[in-house]
Amino acid sequence: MAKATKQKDTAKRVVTKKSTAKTAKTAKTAKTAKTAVAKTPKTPKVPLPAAVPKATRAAAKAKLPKVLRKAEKRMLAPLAPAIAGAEASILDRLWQVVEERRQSRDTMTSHSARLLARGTAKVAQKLGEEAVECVIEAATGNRAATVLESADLLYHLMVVWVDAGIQPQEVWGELARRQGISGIAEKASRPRGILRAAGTTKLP
Ligand SMILES: N=c1c2ncn([C@@H]3O[C@H](COP(=O)(O)OP(=O)(O)OP(=O)(O)O)[C@@H](O)[C@H]3O)c2ncn1[C@@H]1O[C@H](COP(=O)(O)O)[C@@H](O)[C@H]1O
Repeated sequence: MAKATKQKDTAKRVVTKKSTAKTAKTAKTAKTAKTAVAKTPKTPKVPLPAAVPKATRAAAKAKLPKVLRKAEKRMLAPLAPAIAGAEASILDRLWQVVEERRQSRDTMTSHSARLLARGTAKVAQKLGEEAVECVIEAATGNRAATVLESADLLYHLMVVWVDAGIQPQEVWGELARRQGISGIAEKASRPRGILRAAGTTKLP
């Protein structure tokens, strides 16, 4: 009987020792994870222009109240980054769908077909409207609404391309051609009058 109690006692001690080791391991892992989070490089701070008044500088440096920091974190969080198929090639697929809607001419069920049926001027006007809405949200710092308006803008850009018979590959090709060329150097190298020759009304 005494032997059994001793055995039970030893087993209990082994379990306690094991669980202590486990707890220590967990604590160590948590500590390592905490260190890893702490080691994540911070976003470099952009210096404020010299013209910014003293009071504004102080306000920028001051620590925000917790409730505001929480709200800011929520605003800065990506809207829905983890949706399957949410990558740049979605534009190719969207263009394809809009092109199919153009061919179907089904104005009863398709918004794209309906918009395309209203003609080039309306299609272009809608792109302009969506661009302005996106600009307003971006300028007022409304991050979530800027994401939504950006999606509207890209959709209406696809409708413009379909209406104009432009394949996404043509635009991707132009972007690829520009890669590595500084915008400032490119503008400086433009021959005078090229905009007029290209038939654009955009001011140089
Ligand atoms: N991404 C979009 C998308 N974004 C916005 N919209 C529509 O665009 C319209 C914009 O509304 P507005 O009030 O600004 O414009 P409007 O109704 O034309 O009004 P007016 O300017 O004429 O007054 C809304 O009806 C939105 O639903 C879109 N419609 C379609 N798509 C995509 O296109 C695919 C094909 O859609 P359908 O052509 O409708 O089958 C869909 O599966 C989506 O993937």
